[in-house]
Amino acid sequence: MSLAAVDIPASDAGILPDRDYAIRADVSKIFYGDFLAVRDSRIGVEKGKITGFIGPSGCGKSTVLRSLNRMNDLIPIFRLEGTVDFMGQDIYAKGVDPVAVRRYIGMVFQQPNPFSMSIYENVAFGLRLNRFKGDMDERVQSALEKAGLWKEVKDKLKQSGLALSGGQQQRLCIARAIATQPSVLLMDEPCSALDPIATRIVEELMLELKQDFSVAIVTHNMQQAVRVADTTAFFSVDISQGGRTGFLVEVGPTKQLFDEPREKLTRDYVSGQFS
Ligand SMILES: Nc1ncnc2c1ncn2[C@@H]1O[C@H](COP(=O)(O)OP(=O)(O)OP(=O)(O)O)[C@@H](O)[C@H]1O
Repeated sequence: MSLAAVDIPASDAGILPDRDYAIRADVSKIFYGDFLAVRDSRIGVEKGKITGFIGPSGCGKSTVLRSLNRMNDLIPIFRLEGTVDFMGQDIYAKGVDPVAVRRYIGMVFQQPNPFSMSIYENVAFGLRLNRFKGDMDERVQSALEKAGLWKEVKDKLKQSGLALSGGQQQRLCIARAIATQPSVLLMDEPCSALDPIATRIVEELMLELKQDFSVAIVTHNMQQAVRVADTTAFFSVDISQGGRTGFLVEVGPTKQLFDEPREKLTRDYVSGQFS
């Protein structure tokens, strides 16, 4: 698989524990204009696992997540120093097409954002964009099944996606994201706009999705990280230089990060003593 017309040499991230990663990011600095938003964050998305990003507001969780599929390129003042290695290729290398990157690394956002079109067309959207030539009906059904929505919508595929409930809309967005069969699914607080029942359904879905995809999720909710994440990364904010710069404090198996964190900053945060 190539992300560009010419093959790009593999970057040598070589920085994370010896695990099987779909993505290995070595983020030295991320700027919005002159503002240093994130520094020194080496983070991996393990294959077939869920990696959770937690930390206080403004620590850069979403910024780092969105850097993993070049979604931040849409912000003109965004600038990244570092590498994001995806299956042996640095997605920020010259010649890489960000649209191709997003075909392999899909994204689900905080607010369910179905397009103003039918349920069917929402799911088919990315496939049409990628000039999919196969059996569209079969692919749409399969994506809706994987998103746990097929039984609820199979008799109303021509109805607007906007007519669904919030939780159903989010599962529709998940179906849309997985229809193109990406390798990685990035989820930016996917449950924060949902009620507790819809949240639980989406959490159960995530646990099923990791059989087919490598997942990274930003969450404000520490209990959610405990419930779904195999590995958790804790970010904090450095105010020592007068700014507010996010950085990765530690990453580890979720149980260890919550029960026996290595760093005091993590311990204070997970025990609720962070201010
Ligand atoms: N488009 C942008 N332009 C300028 N600054 C931005 C932009 N997006 C984020 N920032 C800044 O970057 C920093 C990190 O923001 P980010 O949203 O990544 O943090 P977060 O940890 O996800 O926060 P939250 O939990 O509140 O969503 C913040 O100081 C934020 O104000």
